[in-house]
Amino acid sequence: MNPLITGRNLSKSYGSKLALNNVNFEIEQGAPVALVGPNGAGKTTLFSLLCGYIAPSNGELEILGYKPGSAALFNKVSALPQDAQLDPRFNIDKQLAFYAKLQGMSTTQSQTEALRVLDLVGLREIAKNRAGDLSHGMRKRVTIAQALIGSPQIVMLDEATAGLDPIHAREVRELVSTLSSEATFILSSHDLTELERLCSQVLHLDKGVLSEHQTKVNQTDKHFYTLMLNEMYENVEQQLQLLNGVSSVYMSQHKEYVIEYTQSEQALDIALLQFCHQHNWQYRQLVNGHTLENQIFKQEKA
Ligand SMILES: Nc1ncnc2c1ncn2[C@@H]1O[C@H](COP(=O)(O)OP(=O)(O)OP(=O)(O)O)[C@@H](O)[C@H]1O
Repeated sequence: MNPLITGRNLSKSYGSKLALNNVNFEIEQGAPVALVGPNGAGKTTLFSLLCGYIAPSNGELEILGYKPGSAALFNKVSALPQDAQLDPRFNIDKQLAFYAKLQGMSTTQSQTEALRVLDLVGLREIAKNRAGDLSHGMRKRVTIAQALIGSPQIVMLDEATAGLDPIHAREVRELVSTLSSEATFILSSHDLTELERLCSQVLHLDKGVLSEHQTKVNQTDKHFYTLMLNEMYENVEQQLQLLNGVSSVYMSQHKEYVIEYTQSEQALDIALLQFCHQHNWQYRQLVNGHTLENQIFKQEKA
């Protein structure tokens, strides 16, 4: 299958500032894709290039075989900027129908479309509410509904959970996961751990340089566990080394240990949890494989 999006030797400079440096990537149709990186990494620049708002200084970018911004992509790609706002004075269904009309739908089609996308985000019952009367989380879901008008193949959400409390942020992530059969989502975020479970492909930008990671590969990496403890305990590394099948242990960050083991050891996860229990270690999480954060960190240090 052809990739949905291809970037080849893509660079973008603003004057003497190189914001994207020879970036190469492919995005396939399917599970959501994460675009992550610290402040100033180049996420907005890549996002803006994908939307066709700005042109690359060098290299090529193709979406469904076309240049971003091409008329052929109209209704196929949608983007939700981080600061997308609804007009607080108007009913939700009217606003969504208005955007559907802008996409060329008739009055009747646009009204039906407004209700369809509200259904998708589980908010049909608030169709007649004014945006100003909704919670922040609900407004975010309505803006995601807006991005789904016209059934685009690709939906780009910039910092979709920024400013939301953890419960609403989780609701948005679950929503994106549920809607993954409708469109391929590209989500940008500062927070790697937030998108790690949701996305199978992670594009990690730092200082304009891209590294790509497949989280599915990470999940099937059977040679490592990452154990996150609630507190610092004494001699954790030395003690974990004593377990059958463990070949090495290192502390990847504060209270977090990466445990390498021989593949023949089948039930090490159970043994690890029993070991924590016996030693009275409170654990927060046991991850099968390296966390993505550790993968990226290790690669950057290498
Ligand atoms: N219009 C511009 N003119 C000059 N420099 C710019 C412009 N836009 C971005 N930059 C610079 O390019 C680099 C990448 O910026 P960009 O906004 O793409 O990063 P980002 O990852 O989106 O950051 P943030 O998470 O803070 O939004 C930064 O060093 C930024 O200062």
